[in-house]
Amino acid sequence: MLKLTDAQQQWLTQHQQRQIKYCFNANWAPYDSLKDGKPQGIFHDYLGIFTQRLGIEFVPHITPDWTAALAAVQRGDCAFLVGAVKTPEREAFLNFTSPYFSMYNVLVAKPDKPFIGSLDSLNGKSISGPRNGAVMQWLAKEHPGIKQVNVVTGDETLALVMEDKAYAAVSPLDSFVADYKWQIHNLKIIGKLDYPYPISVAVRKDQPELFSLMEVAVNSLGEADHAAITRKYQSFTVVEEVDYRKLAGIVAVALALIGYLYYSNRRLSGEIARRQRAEAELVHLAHHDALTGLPSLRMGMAQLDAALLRSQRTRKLVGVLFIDLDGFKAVNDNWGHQAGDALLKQAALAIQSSLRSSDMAARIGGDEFIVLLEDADKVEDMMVVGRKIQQALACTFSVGEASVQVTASIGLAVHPLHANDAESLMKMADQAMYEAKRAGKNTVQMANNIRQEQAG
Ligand SMILES: Nc1nc2c(ncn2[C@@H]2O[C@H](COP(=O)(O)OP(=O)(O)OP(=O)(O)O)[C@@H](O)[C@H]2O)c(=O)[nH]1
Repeated sequence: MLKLTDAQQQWLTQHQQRQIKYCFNANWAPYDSLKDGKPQGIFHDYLGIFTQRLGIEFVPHITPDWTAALAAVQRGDCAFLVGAVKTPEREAFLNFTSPYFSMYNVLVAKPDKPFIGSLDSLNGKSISGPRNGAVMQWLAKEHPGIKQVNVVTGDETLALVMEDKAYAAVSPLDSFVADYKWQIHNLKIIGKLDYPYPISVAVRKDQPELFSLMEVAVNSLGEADHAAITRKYQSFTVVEEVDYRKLAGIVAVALALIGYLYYSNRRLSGEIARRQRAEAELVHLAHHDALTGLPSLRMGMAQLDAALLRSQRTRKLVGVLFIDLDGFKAVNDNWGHQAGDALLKQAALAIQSSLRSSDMAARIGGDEFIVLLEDADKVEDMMVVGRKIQQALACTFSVGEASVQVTASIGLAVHPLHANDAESLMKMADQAMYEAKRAGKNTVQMANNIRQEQAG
């Protein structure tokens, strides 16, 4: 129950039967959008919570874009906006509740564009983004050297980048992840905007009672409310390594819990915590190798991208060790696939035990692993890690009844010596690993000192 003052309670009682309008931007997925003519999205889900807690019926006044939504609330076509950022201009006619949601904006461009360390490197270039968007106003103020092409919808922003009429586009991270179209066109994230984008409910100044109730409703939001909405819109892809039987088991358990919740709200909070754990396990499975528990190739590549982005700022080396076991096939052939699996698990542990906490190992398939090194000052230090892993793997492993021995061939490629982007760096490390195999296996080989881009 919400704690309300007598005045708020009285206002609520008077307005409970009336319909209060909010202005809704139909083209801002995943925050606001229409499905079969009905509002949906992250902000709409928050409004659902406010509706339930306040007991007021809110009706959408649908507008085609953000500029129109802003103009409509200013005109008085509606009483409030569910999600808006506080700016001095808007404060002339709107009151803003405490922020309840943070949006992160990224810059998105064609794949041939380099990652940027500082926004200053975009001076003189054109960036497309939402007209009347608070983020564009911030950009104009903080980075006046960047040219702006302001458009109305996310689709138009995308089209400008695709047609080379803008160098990059500003996009909320959630939209980039949710919007399939970005991926069709193979755009990539080249940087982020360090602009805190705190979202509040914005209520017209002539509705002070409604504003004070919205503030109470916003303050009533708890961890579980945010987590339920974030989870609903969190996008992840199930990778090949997922153990489907386990996955089906988890889904069945989650469904059973949902049924239980339906019939027993007395133990509501305990059940929500259990569901969260099941969901977290699903997300974990999607990003990790089911056999060894190590991060998957997909996760490894994402971490490598992030490390390369960081290194633009820190100027530190980023190394990739590409590890392939020698003679692994013979273990499968002589002792069976299960013995092979047991060996892979122990090999993963041996690799991990050779690393510092800042390094990351991933299994990328079969008997191949990569290790990401970010904390070394010299290439020689990375070679030392490679040799340490080589030694850790060159021991006798017990797999079931058998004792087996393998060795490892390891390739090392280092940014910025050998390549600048994640894919080329992986390719160089892979090639170096093959060199190690050719040289007789059980050795660590550094990539040739020729950059991948130049080598073609
Ligand atoms: N047990 C098990 N085997 C796998 C798995 N994934 C791939 N393999 C097998 O691993 C073997 C890898 O082949 P290779 O790397 O060519 O074998 P290798 O004997 O290590 O050869 P070199 O690398 O040239 O030394 C293949 O026989 C695959 O069938 C797995 O998850 N479990």
